[in-house]
Amino acid sequence: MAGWNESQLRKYNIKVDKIPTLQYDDPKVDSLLSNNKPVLIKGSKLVSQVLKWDLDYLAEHMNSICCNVLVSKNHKFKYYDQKKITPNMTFKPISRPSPMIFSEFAKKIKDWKKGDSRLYMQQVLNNSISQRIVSDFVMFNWDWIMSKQKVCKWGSLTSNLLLIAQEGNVTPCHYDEQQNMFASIRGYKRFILFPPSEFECLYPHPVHHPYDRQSQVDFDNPDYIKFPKFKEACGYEVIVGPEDVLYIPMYWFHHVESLMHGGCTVSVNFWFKAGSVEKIEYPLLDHQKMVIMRNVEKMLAEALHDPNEVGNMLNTIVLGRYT
Ligand SMILES: CC1(C)c2ccccc2-c2ccc(C[C@@H](CC(=O)O)C(=O)C(=O)O)cc21
Ligand SMILES: [Zn+2]
Repeated sequence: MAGWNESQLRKYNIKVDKIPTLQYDDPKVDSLLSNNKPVLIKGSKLVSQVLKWDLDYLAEHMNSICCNVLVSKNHKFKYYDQKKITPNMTFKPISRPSPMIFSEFAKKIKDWKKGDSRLYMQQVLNNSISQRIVSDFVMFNWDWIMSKQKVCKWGSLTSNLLLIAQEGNVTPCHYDEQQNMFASIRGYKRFILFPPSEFECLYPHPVHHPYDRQSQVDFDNPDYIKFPKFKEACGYEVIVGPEDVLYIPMYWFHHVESLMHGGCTVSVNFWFKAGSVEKIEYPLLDHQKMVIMRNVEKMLAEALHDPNEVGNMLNTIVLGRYT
């Protein structure tokens, strides 16, 4: 009894494989985590003390807290870095931040009708939230998650984001530079993950673009002329349900959607810094090559004193010489 069905998934033309699903005490979990391989972990009880975190409960205890809410004209919430928007740039994001107090957010969700802008709350969980939420938060299974952090030699926990999405919301394909243990509290989310080796098929924006780390490909309407290799992209798909924990390795691309007609989803992610010392061995790992490419783009922008010059110089170096 899955609690969801295929009709709730958006239709994409992407080849996908499965992600292993293991019990939290299966020794294979630690070897997958330590090898930066995604795995869906069952039975960890990481967030089992907060399954009561539904919209009403959270509204009752977060009522007048001002929260980070994103508003989008369509179902996609493409993250962008404000700091990378330069004055002479015409950048028109589809989703934009619209801070509001929790009770307003909850009301807008309840009164939402087709055609209205969609909302997505992502709020850093810290002790500034209400006492009750903090007392719930401390009841996460911290022993377990910290034991994973240790066995994988991850860096420090940087943040927990509380995520409340409307049914059907999509976070388009992107990668993050941190290790991520993603816990679902309510509802079902579909993840399509791509390893760093699929970089050439996903065409991430330039590092200096506000959409840095996000794929340029619109999964709803891929431009196969501009992005021909997207046809060859091979992903991994998994549905994350209540109490499941999905490990998203750093630098792995992921597309995330809250299932349609499934009601709101409530999730919490645990972002950890990468391990401090990463011993360099050859051949290099694919995510290490992504770090090198990022550094080349950054160094060229620095040397040229203009990020818009980076593409021209890279073409000058490569066209007719390396291609
Ligand atoms: C799109 C959104 C709301 C956003 C807008 C502006 C700034 C940041 C973010 C941000 C960060 C994380 C997520 C959670 C998750 C995707 C998902 O669950 O939807 C994910 O990608 C991850 O856990 O790594 C979602 C968002
Ligand atoms: Zn992410």
